[in-house]
Amino acid sequence: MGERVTRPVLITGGGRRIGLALAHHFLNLQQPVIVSYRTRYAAIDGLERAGARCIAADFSTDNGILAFAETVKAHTDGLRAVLHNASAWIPEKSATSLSSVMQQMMQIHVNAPYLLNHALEPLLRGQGHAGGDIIHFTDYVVEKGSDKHIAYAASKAALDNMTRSFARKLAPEVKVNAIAPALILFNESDDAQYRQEALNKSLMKVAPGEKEIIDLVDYLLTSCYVTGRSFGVDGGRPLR
Ligand SMILES: NC(=O)C1=CN([C@@H]2O[C@H](COP(=O)(O)OP(=O)(O)OC[C@H]3O[C@@H](n4cnc5c(N)ncnc54)[C@H](OP(=O)(O)O)[C@@H]3O)[C@@H](O)[C@H]2O)C=CC1
Ligand SMILES: Nc1nc2c(c(=O)[nH]1)N=C([C@H](O)[C@@H](O)CO)CN2
Repeated sequence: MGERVTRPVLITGGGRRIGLALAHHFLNLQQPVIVSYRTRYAAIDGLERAGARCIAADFSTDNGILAFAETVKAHTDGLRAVLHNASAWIPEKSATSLSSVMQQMMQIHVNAPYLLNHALEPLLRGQGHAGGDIIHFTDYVVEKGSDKHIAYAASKAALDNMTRSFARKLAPEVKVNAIAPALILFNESDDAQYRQEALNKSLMKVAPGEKEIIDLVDYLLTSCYVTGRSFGVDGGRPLR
């Protein structure tokens, strides 16, 4: 009997923070991992030493997205899951051009998942009932909007909607769900005042770190039934 090959988990934006933590989590479980990275941080060297397949990819153009998909197909005949983590959090105030902000936000949060889900669908199928998974990383602001990240919130809302569309298209072989975080990790540039204000916006008043996301990803991948749903990881922020 041929040995059953364990299909890799694909994580976009695996070079830092949540994507990097997810990659190491799966590698530590002896789960094969493919990551996309845009900037080659030293962490990418570490992932390669740990056995990950790391593929340089810039999703700012459709050609970049499609070229990445073709490289993935050249390296594997199947995928256990696709985790759409790659993202940019761009506020309108930083913008020289509002059109550019909206274009960038829709490109990374809508075009990339949309084109990759279609291109990689055949690799996710063929594993039996609920054998494949797609997880979209959205955001709590899908529910409430954002006055400072309008284009970001709109693009994440589109990604949230695509969760239900792809769930309908790919069931029952492939489950498609979304994770909608609020504050998980601060950025290094966040000063003490910002951090305190951000902590006060939730009921739980902590920035929990990557494990909150990892544990939910693990649950979603073990489910044989949950699809088309979004899971808030938000410390009760909607109730404030
Ligand atoms: N951190 C948090 O508190 C929260 C996170 N989230 C969501 O969780 C996910 C992970 O968050 P976090 O780890 O903070 O994300 P980061 O913003 O720290 O990292 C996102 C990754 O996406 C990559 N990326 C951005 N633009 C492109 C592009 N055009 N092409 C290819 N790769 C790109 C980045 O590459 P590079 O390093 O080269 O820029 C980076 O590695 C995101 O989807 C985010 O929106 C939602 C709410 C809260
Ligand atoms: N791609 C990113 N998206 C988001 C980030 C981030 O660092 N990168 N951070 C946040 C904030 O933590 C926000 O949830 C709380 O202020 C949102 N999205």
